Amino acid sequence: MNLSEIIPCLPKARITGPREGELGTVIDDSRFVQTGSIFVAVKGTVFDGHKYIPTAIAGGAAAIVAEEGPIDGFDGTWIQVANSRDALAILADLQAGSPSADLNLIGITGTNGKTTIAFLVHGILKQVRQRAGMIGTIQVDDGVKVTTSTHTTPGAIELQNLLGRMRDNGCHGVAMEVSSHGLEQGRVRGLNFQVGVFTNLTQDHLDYHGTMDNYFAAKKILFSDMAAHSPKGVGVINSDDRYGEELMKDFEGRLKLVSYGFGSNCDFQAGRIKQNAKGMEFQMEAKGKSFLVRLPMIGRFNVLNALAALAAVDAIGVSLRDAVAALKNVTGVPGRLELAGMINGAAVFVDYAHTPDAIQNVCRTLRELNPSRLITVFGCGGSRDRGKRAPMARAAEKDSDFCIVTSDNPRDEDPAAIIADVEKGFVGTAFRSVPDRRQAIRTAIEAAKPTDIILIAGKGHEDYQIFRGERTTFDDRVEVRKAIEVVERLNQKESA
Ligand SMILES: CC(=O)N[C@H]1[C@@H](OP(=O)(O)OP(=O)(O)OC[C@H]2O[C@@H](n3ccc(=O)[nH]c3=O)[C@H](O)[C@@H]2O)O[C@H](CO)[C@@H](O)[C@@H]1O[C@H](C)C(=O)N[C@@H](C)C(=O)N[C@H](CCC(=O)O)C(=O)O
Ligand SMILES: Nc1ncnc2c1ncn2[C@@H]1O[C@H](COP(=O)(O)OP(=O)(O)OP(=O)(O)O)[C@@H](O)[C@H]1O
Ligand SMILES: N[C@H](CCC[C@H](N)C(=O)O)C(=O)O
Ligand SMILES: [Mg+2]
Repeated sequence: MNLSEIIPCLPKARITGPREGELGTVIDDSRFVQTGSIFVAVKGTVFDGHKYIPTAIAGGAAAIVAEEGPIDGFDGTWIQVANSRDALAILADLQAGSPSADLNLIGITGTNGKTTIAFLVHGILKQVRQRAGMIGTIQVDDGVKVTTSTHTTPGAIELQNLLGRMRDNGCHGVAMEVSSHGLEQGRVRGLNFQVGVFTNLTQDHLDYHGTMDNYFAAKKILFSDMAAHSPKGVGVINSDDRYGEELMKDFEGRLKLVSYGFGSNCDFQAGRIKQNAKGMEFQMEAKGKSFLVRLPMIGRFNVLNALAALAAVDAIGVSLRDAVAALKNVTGVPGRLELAGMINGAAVFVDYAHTPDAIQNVCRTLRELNPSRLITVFGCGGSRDRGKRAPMARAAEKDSDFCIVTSDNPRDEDPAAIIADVEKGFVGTAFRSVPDRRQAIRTAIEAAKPTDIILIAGKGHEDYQIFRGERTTFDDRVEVRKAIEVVERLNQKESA
């Protein structure tokens, strides 16, 4: 990029030094600076990038973008801005050639359901329009290659580069999860979203946002940015959710809005749900027509996720008939109500529920399958929202016959202290704590009797456990299969 292209994009910046000249790539991490780089100093949650400016200069940075004034002795270009995160987003977009302008970008936000909706949208688009991109918690698909994600919403540079690859690979649409951290930190600033989906808002991430009001304010950024920059954008909103209802009121007249839910006045409305262990069907009323929707997933909340996906693809011009036809062929989402195995005639499900609302929904869904008993194994993440621990216990015990509390990424906390926080939430006594997750899974599987259901909640697709900054390999689905093998062998020995 040339400085003469960059400078007009930051009209309020104070420039010192050369205003012309070819530069290298934009980077916000001093550890990756190369000769000619444009280093953007960002004040983060852990570090202040401004402290690393000397390292960036020593590494060869030719331009510095910072919220502070120039440091002595630097002969490159100093670009002083009011907000470095905004500048980073603008420069990342410029560097990638504004790819979001050429893509049908569908952003999905809310506490729960983002990954599921992203998979549904992506699954529909791939069938109807061949090439589609996806960005989210589990994986990134650039239209050609699928890779494992590190974040739900990547940082601005990685994100723009990814969108650039999607555009070059001929993706017709992109399903993208937009986290509240991503919105708050400006990772998606300046993107041209055609559609913004809002799923719901319930307690999570209060360690970061502090209050539900701040958390909601972060989610709203997706829609206020759309109202300001994407005049043709459509907000697809779950109006059964009280925060969704508030969003509808807030953005009426500022954004085209489409509501979805079970409520009778929703634009995309679902009813008459029939469910068995393999999937469900329901009747959807939308655009003056009635559709029979079949979905190879279970749970009332997945009806909402399907409605959101259908409303989102409709908003980018996909025929609803084609989308409904495609939906019945989508594959399940890894680690979301995934049937991990059977033991003694009992089904063992792995799910990613890690909030009070999610765990309540999943337990209720499994209870609707009429098991003799529902045994729920779960834990709570360490160094994250502590306030959700006791409510998760309360939510889990409502529809479970027995709960086993265990560890789920204790991070920098003492696993016993996390478990003690969880235990405070139980009203009854039908629980026990087994801190070692492998042992907890084994305990549940040993207890299984025919027609019981066992739920292992919280880690879903994750293939690791984080203890004190160290990641060790751990996958609930693998552990379930191993425990089943051991228990079956023991059963065979006993019966021999
Ligand atoms: C709390 C948080 O969200 N942190 C994220 C954030 O970091 P940050 O901006 O606060 O940066 P920082 O680490 O304080 O550093 C500040 C600046 O100094 C720079 N630096 C730092 C060190 C150095 O030697 N040199 C240097 O230049 C850094 O590159 C950065 O630009 O931005 C970084 C880049 O985008 C992220 O990698 C980082 O994710 C951390 C690792 C993380 O765990 N984030 C989680 C909580 C998260 O973002 N989760 C959401 C999903 C939540 C959900 O499920 O809904 C997600 O979108 O993934
Ligand atoms: N629409 C929904 N409403 C409430 N709970 C849901 C909904 N969809 C999924 N869930 C529950 O929440 C869990 C997480 O779902 P999903 O991964 O789709 O959400 P997410 O928003 O991407 O979460 P994260 O922010 O952690 O990535 C699921 O395993 C399920 O238990
Ligand atoms: N995206 C969620 C993941 C939580 C998953 C759970 N396994 C945990 O580690 O708490 C978060 O960052 O809070
Ligand atoms: Mg997700």
